[in-house]
Amino acid sequence: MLHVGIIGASGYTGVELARILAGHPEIRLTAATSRQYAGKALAEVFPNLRKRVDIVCENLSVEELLDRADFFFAAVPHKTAMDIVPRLLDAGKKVVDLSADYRLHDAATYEAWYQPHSSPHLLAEAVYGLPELYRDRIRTARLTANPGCYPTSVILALAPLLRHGLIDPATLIIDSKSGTSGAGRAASVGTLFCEVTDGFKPYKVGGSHRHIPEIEQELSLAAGQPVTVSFTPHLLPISRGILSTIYATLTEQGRDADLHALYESTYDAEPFVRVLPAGTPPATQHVRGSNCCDLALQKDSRTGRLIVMSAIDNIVKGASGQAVQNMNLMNGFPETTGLLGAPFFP
Ligand SMILES: NC(=O)C1=CN([C@@H]2O[C@H](COP(=O)(O)OP(=O)(O)OC[C@H]3O[C@@H](n4cnc5c(N)ncnc54)[C@H](OP(=O)(O)O)[C@@H]3O)[C@@H](O)[C@H]2O)C=CC1
Ligand SMILES: CC(=O)N[C@@H](CCC(=O)OP(=O)(O)O)C(=O)O
Repeated sequence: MLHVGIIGASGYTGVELARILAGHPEIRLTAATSRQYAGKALAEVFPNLRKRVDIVCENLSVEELLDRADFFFAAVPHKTAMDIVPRLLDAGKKVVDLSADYRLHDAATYEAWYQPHSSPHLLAEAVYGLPELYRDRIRTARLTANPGCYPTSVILALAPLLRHGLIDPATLIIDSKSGTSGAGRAASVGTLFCEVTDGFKPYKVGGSHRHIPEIEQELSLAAGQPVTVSFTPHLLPISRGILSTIYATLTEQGRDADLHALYESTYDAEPFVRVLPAGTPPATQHVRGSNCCDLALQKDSRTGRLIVMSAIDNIVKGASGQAVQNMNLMNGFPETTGLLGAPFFP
């Protein structure tokens, strides 16, 4: 049994990790940290976990955590994980970090979008935790940087097209919509019921969202040339789900290609990526609660553009489910262990 700790167990990704791990036969949850709920059972904080998760939240220092588990999920805010992760690695632990702190390979880019990095030497070692792209490297990683939720939905949608030169990489327009759990559980005016319900709005318009460098890093690697994108996130009045609608101009080769067949062959063996039949758009309701990413493509022959659509559950494939997928790979467990539950519907 692998002994596992969740650092930041009282956040939305933390509780989702605990929920998924409750059905995982190869692990035992031996530590769950929270400062504000220290001393309370996690199942008292989150009643959905009653009779499924039997652990008490503790406010443990990194040093105290070392004796408690061999594998850790860091589910704390970005800019905070970098204070914790290096000390876990130094003690020989393996880590999946759900924050953005180790996702960017270039320290200057991280520092331009976040803050000075206190362990830039780990950026070269950390593996970007998108199994569909980096499975073999994740298997041997000590530190996996779990992707952001929007980047997961976008990169899975675009990588095959860029790899094969089927769209013009200078023409990418990404319109993504997220449920409010993407903003985390900490109280903020922007996610109050009255601010979100019965409405729909963009935010961080004009290239200021911090997922842009992460999306551009991975799309550039897929294209083999620098890619810049227009990315506009929107806040949906739902709790879970991301739907990305992406527009790109087809190259001549792309106009003639059978893109649906390309996607089917690219993702055929992937347990969590589902390419939908032509004419069937994806929906957040059809991936909710699951580690699935649903993809669909539609050529618009009138404009010469392609429309790619992608739906995930932001807390599962966009965070905790993907993190467990990475843990499975890093520990030699079957990759799908604990993750094969079908989406909830309705
Ligand atoms: N929500 C989502 O859809 C996604 C989130 N992520 C990333 O995952 C990470 C966690 O996100 P999420 O669960 O939504 O966030 P929440 O705000 O819901 O939870 C954050 C957790 O971290 C703990 N925490 C906060 N500050 C500190 C600190 N300084 N030291 C130690 N613990 C701290 C909190 O507990 P307490 O205050 O009690 O200690 C809480 O358990 C973030 O980096 C986020 O960017 C990634 C993809 C998607
Ligand atoms: C709706 C909402 O607020 N979403 C968050 C993204 C959450 C996420 O996945 O981002 P990180 O993992 O990089 O923190 C945002 O726009 O900042």
